[in-house]
Amino acid sequence: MTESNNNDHLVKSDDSQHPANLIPELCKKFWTLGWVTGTGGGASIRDDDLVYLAPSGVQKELMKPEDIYVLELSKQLDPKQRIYLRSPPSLKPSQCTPLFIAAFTKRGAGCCIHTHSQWAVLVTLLLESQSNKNLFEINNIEQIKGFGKGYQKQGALGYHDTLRIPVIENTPHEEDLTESLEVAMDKYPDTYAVLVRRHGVYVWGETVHKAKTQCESLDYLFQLAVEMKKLGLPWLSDIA
Ligand SMILES: CSC[C@@H](O)[C@@H](O)C(=O)COP(=O)(O)O
Ligand SMILES: [Zn+2]
Repeated sequence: MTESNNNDHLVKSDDSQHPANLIPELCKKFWTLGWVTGTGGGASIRDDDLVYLAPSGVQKELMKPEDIYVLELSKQLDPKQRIYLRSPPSLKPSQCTPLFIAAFTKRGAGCCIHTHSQWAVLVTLLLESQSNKNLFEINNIEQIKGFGKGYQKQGALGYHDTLRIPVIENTPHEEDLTESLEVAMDKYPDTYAVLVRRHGVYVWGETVHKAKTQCESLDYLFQLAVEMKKLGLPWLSDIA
């Protein structure tokens, strides 16, 4: 494909905040946290109607802006015929694409992050043996204040509020998670994240800043929850 018909200008910018520069930069940081190692996980950014995505199966921490895919959100009505405005040669788009698109279309998110964090996976394993195995709940921890109240709501959760993150079952192919992710979004309209059992977590936010800080807060809470479980401490308490 030539430069003119592949829209390479969409991923070339001197602005460090341009999505094509930010995705590789963020993934480099996420790799150091163990969130996107071994090619798993990733991130996508929406700028108005344009969605920026990573390729599939690449070392996410080594990506360059020229590796980024771009698509127009409003023109992706048939998922089987996804049209990319810009495609890097010899690569395939991330298998997480339909899940990222769900966060953008159903929640108006500006950024969605997918991690394979071991803390997220461990929380889903700990829940597996519990009666309510499809919901992670925690309260009375300061870091809960790092979350917004929910979709189209102003303000943040309070210290005494209960943070609820739904859990969906994993599937052999990433794209087959889309339907259950959308069902979980409908059932928990205010959630900013969905855990995937034995796999990881999808976290979104209105902006890159919010998606990143919510993902960090969540990972902190997942790690804390695992350590609390080891010490026999409950995730929910009735301190008022
Ligand atoms: C270690 S392979 C992981 C993939 O199957 C998938 O779960 C994932 O998160 C990344 O998919 P990708 O298509 O590389 O963006
Ligand atoms: Zn994954």
